[in-house]
Amino acid sequence: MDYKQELITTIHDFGCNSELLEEKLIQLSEQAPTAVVIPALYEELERPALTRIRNHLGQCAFVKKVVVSLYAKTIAQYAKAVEFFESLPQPTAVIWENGERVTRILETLGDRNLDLSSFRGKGLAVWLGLGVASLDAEAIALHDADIITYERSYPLKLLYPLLEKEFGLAFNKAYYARIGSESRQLNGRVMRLFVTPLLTALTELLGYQNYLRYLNAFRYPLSGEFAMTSDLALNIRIPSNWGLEVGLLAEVYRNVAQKRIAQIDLGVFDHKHQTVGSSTKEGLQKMCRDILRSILRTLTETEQVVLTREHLHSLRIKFRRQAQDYTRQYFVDARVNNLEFGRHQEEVTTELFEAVIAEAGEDYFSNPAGAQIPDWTRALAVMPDLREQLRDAALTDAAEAKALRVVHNEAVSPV
Ligand SMILES: O=C(O)[C@H](O)COP(=O)(O)O
Repeated sequence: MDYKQELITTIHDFGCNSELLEEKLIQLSEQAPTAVVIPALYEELERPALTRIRNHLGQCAFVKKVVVSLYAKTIAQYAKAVEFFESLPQPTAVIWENGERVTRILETLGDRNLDLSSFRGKGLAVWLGLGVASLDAEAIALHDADIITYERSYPLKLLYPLLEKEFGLAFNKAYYARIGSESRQLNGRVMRLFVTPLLTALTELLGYQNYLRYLNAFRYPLSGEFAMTSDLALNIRIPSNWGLEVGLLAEVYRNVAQKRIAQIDLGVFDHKHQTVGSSTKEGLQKMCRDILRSILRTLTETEQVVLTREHLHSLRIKFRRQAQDYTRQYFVDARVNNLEFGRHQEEVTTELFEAVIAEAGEDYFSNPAGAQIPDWTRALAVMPDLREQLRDAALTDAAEAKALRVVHNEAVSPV
């Protein structure tokens, strides 16, 4: 625990009184409504994490609306999701992001020359969710559906600083230590073994760059839990690849004064873990590749840094040395805290991540533009009632799903 502040505002947890904050936020949210957006795959409904999230969210009187952007293969899956979230006391919209109605609406947008058909995955889910949530909410928190340690203090801590007007904040991001809840293992592999040494190596290589200093100020730039004002949500472009979190920080960097950006301590955190992957096309290796590509692109866009192949070569060498140093430090930290730590496995992962640098560099040279979904204000210029159309599609889809359920229940249990 420390008091460190750097560039953006860090909100530490010095034993903050959640009950008091909750009372305040309940009051504030009467005037300035809040929403929580959760991008989710149908499969996540079958894991305990989402049940825990739903149960805690149900107790959050300060959350006025819940928006779930769901990827479901069939209407039956979608119907199960609607039923799953029915117990929430808040008005809840379950957007079937790949369902027929939403697809048709997005096609109409395409007919008007705003083609979103190449975007899918979490990026599109986040974009849809933010749009629909911004209809009712002034502040929106977003988080993944796989958080094992979820508490109602998460949305509370993310949203409260945005609603306290005298703070003047527009964006608030979570930070934490990722530690295995069962295995007591030091997690956050991409954060610790890729992003941290990478940022140090890039700073050594390129000298002072404000964007690197900004990224370094975040204690967990990869966290998928953050909150922003609706105004900001409508004005940023959402990245559509696995570099979403870092790409979003780049958008915040471009759009928001640093004094309006904060991060908040959520303590110890655990989520579902992905594999490292067998190539740079999958798993954590793919994540690293998209992250580096996003960072390189932003350095060129905002700091006018022109990168060459020689830079990438030196970056790899510097990265290796930094990663070795950090691994040794993590080992000591883990040992003293009695955490599991596979030193050899860490070195192997670091080597795989290092090899990603060359490929991400080639991605950057061949296509420096990257893939970002146009911001909402642009979409609204093309179709002013797009958000209402999407909300209505979610309502109609949900009503249809419920009707199906009734028919199905009557068929299996005739009176
Ligand atoms: O934040 C990270 O580093 C990646 O999401 C991987 O996390 P994990 O090692 O906790 O699975």
